[in-house]
Amino acid sequence: MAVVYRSWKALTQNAILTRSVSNSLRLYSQKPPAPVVPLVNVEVDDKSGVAVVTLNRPPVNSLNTPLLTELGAAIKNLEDNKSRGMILTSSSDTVFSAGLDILEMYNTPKDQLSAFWTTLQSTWLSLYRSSFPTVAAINGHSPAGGCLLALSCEYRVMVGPKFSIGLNETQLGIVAPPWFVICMRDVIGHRQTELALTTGRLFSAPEALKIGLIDSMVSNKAEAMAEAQKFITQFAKIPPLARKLTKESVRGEGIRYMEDNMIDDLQIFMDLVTQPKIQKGLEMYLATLKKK
Ligand SMILES: CCCCCCCC/C=C\C=C\CC(=O)SCCNC(=O)CCNC(=O)[C@H](O)C(C)(C)COP(=O)(O)OP(=O)(O)OC[C@H]1O[C@@H](n2cnc3c(N)ncnc32)[C@H](O)[C@@H]1OP(=O)(O)O
Repeated sequence: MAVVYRSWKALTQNAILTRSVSNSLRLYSQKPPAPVVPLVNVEVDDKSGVAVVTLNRPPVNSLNTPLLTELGAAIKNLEDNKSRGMILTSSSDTVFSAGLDILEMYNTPKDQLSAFWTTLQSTWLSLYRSSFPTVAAINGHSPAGGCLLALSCEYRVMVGPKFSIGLNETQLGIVAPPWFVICMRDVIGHRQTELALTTGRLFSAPEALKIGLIDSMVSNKAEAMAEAQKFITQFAKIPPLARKLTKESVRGEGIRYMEDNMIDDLQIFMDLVTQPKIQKGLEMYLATLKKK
């Protein structure tokens, strides 16, 4: 028995030695690890105290769980530091955000699907009810979840005329949840929301301006940033607590909807998205995106 033990021990020690030598050799031959690039960049202007939060997930800033988690953390950080305001924009020249990452909803294990949706819910709520002023500087296309992010800000400046924005869910065979609808309705009104959502219409920037989906159209990102700063500056003289409580009052329906219905909303999402018919639809939509 002792012999067996000794030889087993020798064998394992030998294996450990071999492994550590080969690991070291592998380390020498490996490239240095790629730097971790944040999916969301936050830069706070020293003078104005305004934070520029830039979505940075090439190519199209599709919203997956890690990006939504980073965005939620960034908003919490600004909240904790009593931010003067936030401008939400994109590092891409052509896409603000392509909306929810369809790969997070297609063929996804249930626990991941659930984590994805709850992260979206909580990040959305923290953006929608943030105490500081928020502006979306929409410097590219902004369909579906991208439009939701923009709608959740207090003011929208969009680079035009060639980019589009809207809630196009029905075109994909999915349904915009009630809180998406509330956001849209509060910005463009009941009638326009019904027309826009039932058809899944994407609006060009001039069309969006006409129905009030965006507040202003500019011709480049620099102009968008300047106008966003200007919007936030007007709050310098408004007492922050009065501003925050007023915003919460105006946005009360959306806030209460989410607070009271988080679990039901998750259940409805899970039931809908896991249906074979919806999965097939998402698969076909992904294929058309890839074929372009
Ligand atoms: C009654 C209550 C019911 C409640 C039920 C709740 C159910 C709700 C469920 C879901 C809600 C979802 C909302 C969404 O946000 S769904 C996402 C919708 N998004 C879109 O339709 C936009 C799709 N993308 C585009 O139209 C274009 O990509 C565009 C943004 C215009 C940019 O165009 P372009 O610059 O030409 O880039 P490409 O199209 O070539 O795309 C580059 C690569 O990125 C991939 N891609 C694009 N969009 C997405 C996406 N949203 N998710 C994942 N991947 C995406 C694309 O396939 C290309 O990939 P590759 O390079 O590999 O070919």
